[in-house]
Amino acid sequence: MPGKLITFEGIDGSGKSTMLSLLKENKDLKKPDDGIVFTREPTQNTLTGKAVYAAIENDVDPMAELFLFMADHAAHISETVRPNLSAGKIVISDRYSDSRCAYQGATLDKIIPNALDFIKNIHVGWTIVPDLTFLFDLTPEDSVERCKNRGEKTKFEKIEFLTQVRENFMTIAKTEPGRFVILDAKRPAEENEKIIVEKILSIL
Ligand SMILES: Nc1ncnc2c1ncn2[C@@H]1O[C@H](COP(=O)(O)OP(=O)(O)O)[C@@H](O)[C@H]1O
Ligand SMILES: Cc1cn([C@H]2C[C@H](O)[C@@H](COP(=O)(O)OP(=O)(O)O)O2)c(=O)[nH]c1=O
Repeated sequence: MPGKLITFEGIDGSGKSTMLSLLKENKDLKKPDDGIVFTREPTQNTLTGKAVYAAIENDVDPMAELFLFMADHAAHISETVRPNLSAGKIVISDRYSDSRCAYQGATLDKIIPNALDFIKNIHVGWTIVPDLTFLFDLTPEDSVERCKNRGEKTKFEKIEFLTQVRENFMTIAKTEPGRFVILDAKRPAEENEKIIVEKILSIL
């Protein structure tokens, strides 16, 4: 693929959206024909994205929920990720496959054996693996504290659940150290921004 795919991952409230807003304004990344496309999962205002949000606002069977997220991922790849990478663009996604492995790896834990590996495996052969992934690491306690001030809550914003999700993210990062940059999400956003911009420029 001629372009580059960069993903941002981490538990709720770890600062991904804040960082992406900073990056959109970052002068060093704003060269005239860089062609950066910002996107996200779950996708917004799409049939599959709406199905995902309906599922996470309700009690849906966890396996059914996984496959709704998978359907949204497939649509995201075919409609946004692949066409832009083929056109040589840099695609930056707020959440991507690792969120599925980490979150649904936790919702499906004790329901199916080796949930995290199962989810990883159902991506193989058709997904597009990111060139680079920034993982914002935050304690679940800090996450819940930060999310307190946000309007809508998801069923995922609970300390015990987020502890497992955080562990899953770390497990995935350890198996692919070349792809991951782990950031301390408690540091000032501007400090992390510097690290991120340097790293992105180094792979272009
Ligand atoms: N580096 C940081 N230090 C302290 N607070 C932060 C930092 N980054 C983001 N926040 C705050 O934490 C909250 C959640 O951030 P947000 O970017 O929405 O997280 P996410 O997109 O990962 O869910 C917001 O109130 C935001 O202002
Ligand atoms: C992409 C994805 C998100 N999620 C979860 C993470 C969030 O709690 C929720 C909604 O995602 P999002 O709207 O990105 O929430 P936030 O802005 O708090 O990061 O869906 C999964 O469980 N699996 C997935 O594959």
